[in-house]
Amino acid sequence: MTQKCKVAIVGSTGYGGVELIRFLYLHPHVEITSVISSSTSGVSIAEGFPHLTGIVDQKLDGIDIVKMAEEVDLVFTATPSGVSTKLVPQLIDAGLKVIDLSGDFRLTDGAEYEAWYKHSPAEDIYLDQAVYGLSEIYGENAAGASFISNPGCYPTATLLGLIPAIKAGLIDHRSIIIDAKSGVSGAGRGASLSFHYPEMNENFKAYKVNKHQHIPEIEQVLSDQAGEPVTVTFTTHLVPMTRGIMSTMYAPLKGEYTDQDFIDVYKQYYENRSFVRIREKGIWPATKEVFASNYCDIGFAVDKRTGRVTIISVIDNIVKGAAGQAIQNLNLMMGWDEQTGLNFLPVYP
Ligand SMILES: NC(=O)C1=CN([C@@H]2O[C@H](COP(=O)(O)OP(=O)(O)OC[C@H]3O[C@@H](n4cnc5c(N)ncnc54)[C@H](OP(=O)(O)O)[C@@H]3O)[C@@H](O)[C@H]2O)C=CC1
Ligand SMILES: CC(=O)N[C@@H](CCC(=O)OP(=O)(O)O)C(=O)O
Repeated sequence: MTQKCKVAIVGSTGYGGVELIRFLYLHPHVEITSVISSSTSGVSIAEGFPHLTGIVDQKLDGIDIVKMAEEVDLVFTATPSGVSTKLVPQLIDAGLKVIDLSGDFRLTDGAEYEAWYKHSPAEDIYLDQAVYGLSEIYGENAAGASFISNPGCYPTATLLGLIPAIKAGLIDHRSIIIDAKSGVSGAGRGASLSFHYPEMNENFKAYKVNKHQHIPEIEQVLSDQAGEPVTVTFTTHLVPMTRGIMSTMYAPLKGEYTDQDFIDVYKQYYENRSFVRIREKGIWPATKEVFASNYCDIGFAVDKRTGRVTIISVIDNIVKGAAGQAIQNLNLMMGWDEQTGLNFLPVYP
């Protein structure tokens, strides 16, 4: 029998971390060896998360790089941006494989990172080692990699929705507008006034307009795919729901294309990629239809009158936008079927 891959989760008490536990608990090739917290240790993780009672009730460990290097093969870092920049290099230097869920290693240019994230960047030698893990686009790079930088939640929904149309020359990539909305869990578990129930409930608000830290990540990948610099208009909104992202994208058509042309191009592009589902004409995706799953569902509406297409892409921000894609990346890294441990239907209703 082959040995299981032993993993530790740093940031296990956050939304991304606890979602990693939900999936990894059932993963046939993985053993969760250590659940780590920087603020609490020695108590069962189930004390803070009673839904884990009797199933995952390991004691929380502190951060001990030497112990991790002795006991585990790979570390998931589900830590806030600015934390991974310092932690991940220590893990890499200790010989550990790493999958980082934060934004700290997604941008190839440290100066860009500093400008948008307002933290000092990681050193170039570590930025250069990071493999950007947008699985359906760069999955081949993940095979055999030892350090993966997991994409952002908004970029995942947006890029999966735009890239096939750009690659096939269906849309003009020079004036794309992206209108994106997220459930509140996207902001993590930490409390703050903006996410306080009376501020959020029955409210719908735009935030970080033209300043969102995912703008350079989206532009970096679109520029790579288009072969020339691409800029986008990107506006994020907070929706009073727990999970889910909808990214609605508007782009000029480069010819007289129909909904069916988009459907055919996308189905071919994502052939054999089981986590992207293309909707038939007029059936646009909703966040509930991917809830708690690793799917990204995409639908189209060509408008002949304006010469534009509207592309609608939905994901669950904590799954395909974070923990699910991180596990998909683990599967690709290790040469396992990418669906391993992730093959669940969405929770509906
Ligand atoms: N939520 C989402 O939908 C998505 C999140 N992400 C990214 O994933 C990462 C985790 O997000 P999320 O789980 O939502 O965030 P949370 O705020 O819910 O959790 C982050 C966890 O990090 C731990 N932490 C805080 N400071 C430190 C530190 N100095 N050293 C080690 N651990 C620390 C905390 O746990 P403790 O105090 O126990 O150590 C905390 O529970 C973030 O970078 C986020 O931007 C990416 C895509 C989507
Ligand atoms: C709803 C909400 O607040 N979402 C967060 C997503 C943050 C995130 O995932 O940050 P990194 O991927 O850059 O680390 C935001 O918009 O900032």
